[in-house]
Amino acid sequence: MPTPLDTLNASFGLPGTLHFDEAAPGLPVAHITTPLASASIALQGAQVLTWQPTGQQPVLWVSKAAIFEEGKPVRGGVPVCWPWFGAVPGKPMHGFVRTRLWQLRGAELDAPGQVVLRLGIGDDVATHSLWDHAFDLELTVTVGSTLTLALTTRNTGTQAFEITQALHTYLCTTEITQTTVQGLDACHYLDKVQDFAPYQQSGAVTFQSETDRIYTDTTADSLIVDAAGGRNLRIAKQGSASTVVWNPWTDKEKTMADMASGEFHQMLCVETCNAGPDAVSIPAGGAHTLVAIISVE
Ligand SMILES: O=P(O)(O)OC[C@H]1O[C@@H](O)[C@H](O)[C@@H](O)[C@@H]1O
Repeated sequence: MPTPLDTLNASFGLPGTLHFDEAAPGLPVAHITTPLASASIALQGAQVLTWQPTGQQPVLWVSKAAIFEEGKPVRGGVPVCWPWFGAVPGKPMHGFVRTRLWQLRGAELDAPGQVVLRLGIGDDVATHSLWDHAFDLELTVTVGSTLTLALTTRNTGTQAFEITQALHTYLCTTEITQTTVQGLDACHYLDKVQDFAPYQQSGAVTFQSETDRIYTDTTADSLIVDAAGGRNLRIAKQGSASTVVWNPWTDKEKTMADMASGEFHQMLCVETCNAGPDAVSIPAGGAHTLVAIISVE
């Protein structure tokens, strides 16, 4: 009797390039190795966990204390927050798809040598109890010398619905106090550390304390300048009107069981979003695609 893992390997494995194992029982992970890059992607949450272009240090950050358990969010990589971003009273933080098992719909090696995975999830009784809409959600992950995530929301119901969402990207940095984010100068933001007070950015974003901001009405690339590491990361985006920048700093880090002490120094999140006032309305039968393209410069 083949296990679900045997079936994944038999149906989608690409010898020498793509195989599946489990991070914990019931948590399958796709492992990709090509001449261009290596990566791993958990089927729970369709969560890209790691991506490392050949010749580079890892780009995505995962906590040493991350918890790999069915139904629990994983602290790192790129969680998909959907159909809401942030807190909704009485409902799971950041929506419900990051803790559910997605289906692998396709895996192929394209002409330039990138691996393209398609993962999907649809509505069922459990999702209707949290959010009463019919939908199909598909994430296409293209792993090469750049990493591209494209999240397509299809409204398969008969009435329009509204979503907020994020490709909640955790990035490695060498030292947060020497890291800046360019591309958000003059943008308006809501400061979650100050109860969503509105501000306007002046110059690059710098980090000296807990930082949790929703930059609204911005389609610009973000350039993460890791001065201590001597490299820049670029996140370009499409279908996204907001960018969230987050670092928990000392006190908040202490409240999180799945972050090890002092790890906030080596990470930050720059999230490709439609959040806060940038909610997206999708008519019955309509679709919307949110894209993040991550590269090292
Ligand atoms: O701990 P979670 O649910 O993964 O959320 C992490 C952070 O995610 C960020 O996107 C939010 O802006 C923060 O407020 C939040 O703390």
